[in-house]
Amino acid sequence: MRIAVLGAGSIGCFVGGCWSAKGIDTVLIGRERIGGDLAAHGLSLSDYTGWTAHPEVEFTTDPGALAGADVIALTVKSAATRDAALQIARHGSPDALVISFQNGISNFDVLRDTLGKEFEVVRGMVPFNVAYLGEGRFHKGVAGTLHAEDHPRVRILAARIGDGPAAILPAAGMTAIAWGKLLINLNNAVSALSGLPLLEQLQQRDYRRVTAASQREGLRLLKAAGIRPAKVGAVGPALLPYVLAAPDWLFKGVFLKAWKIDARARSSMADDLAAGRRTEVDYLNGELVALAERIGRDAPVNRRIVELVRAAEAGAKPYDSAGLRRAVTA
Ligand SMILES: NC(=O)C1=CN([C@@H]2O[C@H](COP(=O)(O)OP(=O)(O)OC[C@H]3O[C@@H](n4cnc5c(N)ncnc54)[C@H](OP(=O)(O)O)[C@@H]3O)[C@@H](O)[C@H]2O)C=CC1
Ligand SMILES: CC(C)(CO)C(=O)C(=O)O
Repeated sequence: MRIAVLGAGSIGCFVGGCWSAKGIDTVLIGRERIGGDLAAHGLSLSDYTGWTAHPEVEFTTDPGALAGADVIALTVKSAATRDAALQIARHGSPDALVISFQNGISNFDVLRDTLGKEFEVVRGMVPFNVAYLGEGRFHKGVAGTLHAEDHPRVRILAARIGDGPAAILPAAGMTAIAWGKLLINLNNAVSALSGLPLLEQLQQRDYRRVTAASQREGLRLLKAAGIRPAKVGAVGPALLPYVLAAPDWLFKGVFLKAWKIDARARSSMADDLAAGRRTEVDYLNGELVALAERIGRDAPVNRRIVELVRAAEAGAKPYDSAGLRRAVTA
């Protein structure tokens, strides 16, 4: 089985590197910048348990390498989905199974609609954070197992990968899982607006209260729209806002310990802001704003958060926790 990872950034290099380390024929397709780092330093992988690996990887900037892949793992940011799908349509084999490991909901529709009926496309889900530490070093800073729609080829791939930091769990009901993951990803904007690593941000209750408010609004909208998000991780969707808004002694003493988030983990949106890139906020909080519009409701908390992230993309400074709470809930 040959795997092509399209979008060799934080997630793509980590999972593709882990699969190469397992002896699976994997090619990473990405940009010159990462290719240069890998050529100069090689690929170094690590995780929160102290696990490390230095696999040899095949890297290219040529989308022509999609040809001949049996599985194409899509790991570009949401806004890059359409262009990536056009490359898959042009170079990929229609026999290939395309798995989107992206966050978000409607980006998957863009992928499926652009590829049309000729390609089989399924959802995947990444529950953990990968930080790029520079010089070819990628670090998984949060516990969790990749999920992908239960499909015969996903099962074969999952069996070939076996265990390890990029193991895949074949799962039914991936759309519900994607909505459950979106509720968790509502913290991405808060983490990005805080300018702090994930652990430091989550240690401050006012930041968590903002996330909880956006989750509460999200849960109300999903219920009104008849969408049932699945449980992703240890806490079910309905309990998420209660857990996030819990007092520090409870949150830090129980939940933060169980989640195994290390000091190097950052949300992918914080990475985008730090690098001066456009974020995925339209595909996360913005997804709820769009849903509210479709069902004739409003989403004031998430709409405000989208505005603040837009301002941050344009250069606005990070917020302290009380300041962000005021800015969102005022
Ligand atoms: N990072 C994380 O910890 C997590 C990320 N995710 C999700 O995974 C997805 C990927 O995120 P992440 O890995 O952080 O993103 P990155 O930006 O780190 O990686 C994507 C890479 O793909 C490159 N790229 C974009 N389009 C193409 C293309 N057509 N051909 C080749 N390369 C391309 C990008 O280059 P350029 O920027 O120059 O376009 C970038 O280097 C997102 O949807 C994210 O939400 C989910 C869970 C955790
Ligand atoms: C794992 C998590 C939730 C970390 O914030 C994430 O999905 C991301 O960074 O995009």
